[in-house]
Amino acid sequence: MTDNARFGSVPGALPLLGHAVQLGRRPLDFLASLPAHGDLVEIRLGPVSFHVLCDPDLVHQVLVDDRTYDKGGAIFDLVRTVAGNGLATCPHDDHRQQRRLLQPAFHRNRLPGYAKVMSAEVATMLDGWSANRELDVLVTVNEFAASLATRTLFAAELDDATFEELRLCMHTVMTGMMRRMLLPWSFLNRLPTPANRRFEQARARLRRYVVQLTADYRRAGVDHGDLLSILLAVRDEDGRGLTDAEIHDQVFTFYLGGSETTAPSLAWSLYLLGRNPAVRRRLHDEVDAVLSGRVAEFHDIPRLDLTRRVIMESLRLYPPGWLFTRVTTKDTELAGRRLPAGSVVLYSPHIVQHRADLFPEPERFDPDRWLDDAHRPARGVFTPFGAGARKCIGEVFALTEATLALASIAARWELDPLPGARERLTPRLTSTPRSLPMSLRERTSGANRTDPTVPRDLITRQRRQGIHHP
Ligand code: HEM
Repeated sequence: MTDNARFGSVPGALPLLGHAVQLGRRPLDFLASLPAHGDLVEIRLGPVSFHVLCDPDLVHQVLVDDRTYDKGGAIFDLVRTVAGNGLATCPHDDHRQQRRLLQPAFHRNRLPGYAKVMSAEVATMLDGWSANRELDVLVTVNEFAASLATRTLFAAELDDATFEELRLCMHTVMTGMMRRMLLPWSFLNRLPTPANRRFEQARARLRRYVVQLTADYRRAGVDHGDLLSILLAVRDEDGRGLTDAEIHDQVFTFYLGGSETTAPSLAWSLYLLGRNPAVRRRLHDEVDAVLSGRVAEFHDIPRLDLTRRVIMESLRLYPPGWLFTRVTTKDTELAGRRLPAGSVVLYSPHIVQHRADLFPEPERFDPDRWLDDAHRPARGVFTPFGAGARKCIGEVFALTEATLALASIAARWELDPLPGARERLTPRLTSTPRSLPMSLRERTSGANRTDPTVPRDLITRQRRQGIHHP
């Protein structure tokens, strides 16, 4: 496909704003419309021009050539204002070394330990649900993911007030970053408006927390078995460890990566199941057979096949990371188009994952698309976790978390979208529904509700003392 790739430009750009209004108002519809104009298309956001990849071969070509197409552009510059030079935002020159140092934190032998924390957090979340009531599911899965990200990063217990403040600061920063992306005139961000002040205060507060926690950990010198302990322990070939500033950047990177992506993927899965009762019934059969009403654990995962496919299909329909940029480090050519050094290339998994020629009836929620491993999508077709050297380091962690949470929820609860409730996407750094009001009904069939696998006393102990991974 790459040899014959077509270049096109997209109609409808407004003076000064370009396509920012279309992208801001109906982001997913706008993106899905782009392949009609070419395999590589040009759009404008404010004064900045972007080349958007609409063809899987071009996506693959760009993602695997991270020397020519390096991290950069408005989105990464914004994330850098919070996550500094962490693994997700650092340039190619720093990346190999950082990835080598951090990979042990995601080694598969650590997963059973993380999964224990996940099951305990799922049990805590479900404890807060009571029968026959309405709930904004988005709020509870956001809290769950933020809580899990915090507890896997810092095993040492944070008090509830600190935890809540941390979460609110993160929310303010994420919302501020999205606004800045859509209005990329930096002088506007320096004006002393209330929104800019809130953003700066939240950013400074988050920095203070992390610096304080790092100092506490260094002083105590104890391995808590969490990510912060790993960051403090890593050494390069010359025996050099990470500085406080480097630790700060990685902590933010993992917090952003860990909480802002898994929550929407779980929320969309629940939304899609609510809209598709036939699939939900099959999922209930699966979890009844495997879990009998208890919270899912790591060893259950191989038997939760439909659960896995529901998550894959929801990542296809609603990939949480919906916009990524790359910047060309030298003059190059793509789809027959000359791109001078410094050109911004944009990819969105949403575009290719909604192409009807690649996924028939692309808007239909059909987990059975993923039944046959032999028909795995070709390169560049399914990229919710990216591809190449910069592929998500937390992919298996995230899939484990989503599988344990979704199966445990389905084992005990049936969730229905409230009549009249419609999915509305909030254009933030990740794609998330604006809210997800659902009614909850406790299930009774085939399940022993009084015997959760993760014992209550264990959960209470873990929350009081901090979680210690094996
Ligand atoms: C459903 C959940 C998740 C999704 C959809 C997701 C998606 C992605 C994507 C698309 C990228 C590549 C970005 C690019 O190409 O520019 C990425 C990178 C990354 N993700 Fe995730 N992610 C998820 C969960 C996580 C979790 C749980 C963590 C950490 C605990 C994490 C940490 C990272 C990091 C550190 C990178 C940068 C990797 C590198 O450049 O070497 N992600 N993620």
